Amino acid sequence: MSFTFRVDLRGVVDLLSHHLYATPRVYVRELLQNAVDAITARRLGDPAAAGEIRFEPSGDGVLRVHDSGIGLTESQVHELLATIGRSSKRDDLGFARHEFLGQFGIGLLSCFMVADEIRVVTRCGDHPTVSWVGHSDGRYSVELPGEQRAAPGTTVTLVPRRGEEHWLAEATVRELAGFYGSMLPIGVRVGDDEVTSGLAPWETGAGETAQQRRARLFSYAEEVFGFVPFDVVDLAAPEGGVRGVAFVLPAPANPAVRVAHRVYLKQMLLSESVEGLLPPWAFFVRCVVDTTELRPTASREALYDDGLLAQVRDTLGDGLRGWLARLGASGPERLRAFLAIHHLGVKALAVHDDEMLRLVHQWWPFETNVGPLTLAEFQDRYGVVRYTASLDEFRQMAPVAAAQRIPLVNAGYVYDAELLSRLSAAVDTAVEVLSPADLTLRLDHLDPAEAEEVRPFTVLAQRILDRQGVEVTVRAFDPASLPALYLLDGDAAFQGDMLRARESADELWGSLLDVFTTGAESRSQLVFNHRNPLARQAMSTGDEELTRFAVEGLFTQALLLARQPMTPAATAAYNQSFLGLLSRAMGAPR
Ligand SMILES: Nc1ncnc2c1ncn2[C@@H]1O[C@H](COP(=O)(O)OP(=O)(O)OP(=O)(O)O)[C@@H](O)[C@H]1O
Repeated sequence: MSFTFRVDLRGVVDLLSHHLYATPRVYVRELLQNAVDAITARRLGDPAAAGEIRFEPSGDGVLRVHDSGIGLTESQVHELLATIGRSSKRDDLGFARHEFLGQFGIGLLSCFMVADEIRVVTRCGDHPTVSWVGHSDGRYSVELPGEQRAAPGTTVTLVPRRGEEHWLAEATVRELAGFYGSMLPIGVRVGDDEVTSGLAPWETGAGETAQQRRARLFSYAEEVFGFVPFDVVDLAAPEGGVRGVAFVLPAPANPAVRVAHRVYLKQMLLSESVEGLLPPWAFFVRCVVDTTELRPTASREALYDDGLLAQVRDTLGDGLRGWLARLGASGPERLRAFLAIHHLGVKALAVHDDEMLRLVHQWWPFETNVGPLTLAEFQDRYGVVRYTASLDEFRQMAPVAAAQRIPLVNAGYVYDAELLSRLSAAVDTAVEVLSPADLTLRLDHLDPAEAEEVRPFTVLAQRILDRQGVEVTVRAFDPASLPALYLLDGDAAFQGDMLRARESADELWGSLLDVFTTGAESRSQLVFNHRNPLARQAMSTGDEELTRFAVEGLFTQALLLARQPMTPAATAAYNQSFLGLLSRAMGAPR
């Protein structure tokens, strides 16, 4: 046995009218859309038919909307107005018909956000005029009034809901009709005033020069989005019937915040906050576009995320990429200014895109230990692009590497290491990572006699620092003013974090962490500098206690210079060393 769902109309009307839409403002959009569709339908049979839409607010708070559209017959009124979800704008197979804005058969219900009662008086051709009255509780009535409408078309009358009268007031209706309908190809009036302005922002007015158009678009961005753009980019994606412009933001945008765009559907404003129109990396622009092919969701706050939208996204992304490439070709100053604002977006793009990577290579100044340089400049001067993959490593190694005449790029900022690691795929260049271990290899070894001489010190220092998890070595390197160098490589840092977390974890969590800890094979290093007089003195005190204080003191100082956190063990070593040295310096109490 099969049954059909039973529906409580009050619930459905309430759901569709109040909960689907973000704001009551959209009732004007839905009325406009129905009027436009009705005129479009009429013109399908009579291309010369006049197209007029007029909002008529009245003193008693009631709003009337007249259109010269196709109207409805009595049976259509029963079928379409009185059936939720039934629309004349779908074909026999249920597909949205291309020429219409509507498709779901629910838009009129949005009027119940502001009205208790909706009246429709309509005439289709020479059929008798029909009157339909619908209430928000789901009741409706249909009559054939004696009085005929003077011409085919429809008048929708909204009787305000208590407390919502302001939505139907003349000033509000004028603002909303202009907001949603100013670009419609059909004249819209509120009272006697025309609210359609005709020219879409991306179009070119008759006799308008490129410069005038640019100035007009700049004013548009300022008025609509509240900023003077860095530049304007024309956009087109024919597969989605998309035309429009992108305004490049004049200030950095947060890449984590999804950018919302102003989207028109067949020249009627759908929403100001449509997301997903552009690829996520394009967070440096805001767009205003019109589409004839993309489909809106029922609430019309978003575009239906289907294959076509994905294709459009790619095409629009290509357009922006092309603009960036042209910017580089036309003038380095402009591109530098753009990168100074939006380098994060461009770098995000360059992670997957060789052309953008070449742009970064050519124009973006990286921090290096020989001053700020673009990768292209760095490559010209030093051949190999040698870099550190983390900020910490750069800070630790930059001065020492500079003293060894090893120019070094800091690739520790967001995306940089990824970009450097695939740089040679896009540009003909040699690229190398410089790890702390590599750097130690480049520091001079002591000659055999010196090495023999410092061996007792190395053994003692290693014993003292074992509990700190560091490996002790002695090398001779510049700058000679640096007594000891603390080098932490990425894996050692990770293992260190794991061990610290393991110490404070409970049984279960601790055993999970054990999976990641690999034991002590990867340790950080403390390299004593044989060229530094103080370090050399520490190596030959002949006083075990004093050596201990010196080793612990130099270790903690190197740790701080490398901007590493002080562990409890390091803090204890620091205290011991400082207090011990103080007490030695002041002599035994008398
Ligand atoms: N002004 C009008 N003139 C002629 N027919 C109309 C008018 N307004 C509504 N209709 C008819 O009523 C039907 C339902 O309208 P409604 O606005 O609820 O949905 P829709 O426009 O079909 O789709 P959507 O929910 O996407 O807006 C329409 O399909 C149309 O046939």
